[in-house]
Amino acid sequence: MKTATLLSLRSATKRFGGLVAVNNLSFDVYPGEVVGLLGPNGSGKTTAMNLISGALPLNGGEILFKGQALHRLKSHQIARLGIARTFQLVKVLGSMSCTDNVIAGMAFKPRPLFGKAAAQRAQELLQRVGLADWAQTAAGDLTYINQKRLELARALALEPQILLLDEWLAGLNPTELQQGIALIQQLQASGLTILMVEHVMDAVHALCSRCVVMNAGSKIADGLTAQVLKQPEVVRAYLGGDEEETAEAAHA
Ligand SMILES: Nc1ncnc2c1ncn2[C@@H]1O[C@H](COP(=O)(O)OP(=O)(O)OP(=O)(O)O)[C@@H](O)[C@H]1O
Repeated sequence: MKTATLLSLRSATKRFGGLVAVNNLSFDVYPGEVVGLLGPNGSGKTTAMNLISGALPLNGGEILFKGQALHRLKSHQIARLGIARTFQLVKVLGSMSCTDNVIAGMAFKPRPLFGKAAAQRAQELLQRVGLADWAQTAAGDLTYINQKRLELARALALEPQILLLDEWLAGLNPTELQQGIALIQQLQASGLTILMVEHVMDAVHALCSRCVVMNAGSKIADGLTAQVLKQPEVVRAYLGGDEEETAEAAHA
C-alpha cells in the first residue's frame, strides 16, 4: 500500500491576465521525501510555491495538505498547519537580532512560545543552522549565506511538516554550497519533507530523490531524479536544448 500523500496539487492553475503561469499542475509529495521542482526561468515554479503557501490564490484546481484543501485559507493559517517557506529573495528583519528574527517566526506556530522558552528554542534553531555565535547580531549585518541560514532557522521555528525552499542555495560560493547541501541533508535525515525549487544541479543530485519538471506553466516530467534529467523533453526545455550539458548534469 502506498503511503498517504502529505501535499497534493490537483490541476492547480494560476493566471495573470492572459498568461497561464501554472497550468493544470498535478503532483504529490510523500512524507520524508525531498522533491525538486525544476524548470527554466519563468516556467512557473515560484508561482506554484506561492499557491502552496497561500501567497497567491488559485484560479482553478486544488491543493491538499494531509487531505485538507488549502484554497480557502490565508497564508498564516497555512503556515500554522505546518507549511513553512523561504523566499527567492532573502527576507530577514534587518534591524532585529537573529534571535528576534527566529522568535518572530514562532508567532505562527500552532503552540506559540514566549519569553525564556522562546529564546531558548531560538538558540537551538540558530545552532542547528550554524548561527549560534550570531544570536545578538542584527540580521542586516550578516553575510548573504548567514542571512539564508537565518531565514531557514525562522522557517524551522514554525516546526513545519513540509519546508518549501525557493532557490535557497542560489548565489553561494562552492564552499558555502557544500555547507548548504550538508545542512539540508541534516534536515532530510531528521525526517523533514522538503519541496525545493533549485537550479544548482549538484544540489539537485545530492538532495532530491525525485523531481517534478515544469515548462511554460505545465508539468513535463515527474520521477526519479537521474531518470527525469535524461528525458529528451526535459533536456530540450530545461537546459535550452543542450543535450550534452544535460547528459553531463544527469551523470554528475
Ligand atoms: N505577480 C505576477 N504578475 C504577472 N505575471 C507574473 C507574476 N508573477 C509571475 N509572473 C509571470 O508568471 C510566469 C512564471 O513566473 P515564475 O516566477 O513562477 O517562474 P519561475 O519558474 O519561478 O522562474 P525563475 O526560475 O526565473 O524564478 C512568468 O512569465 C512571470 O513573468
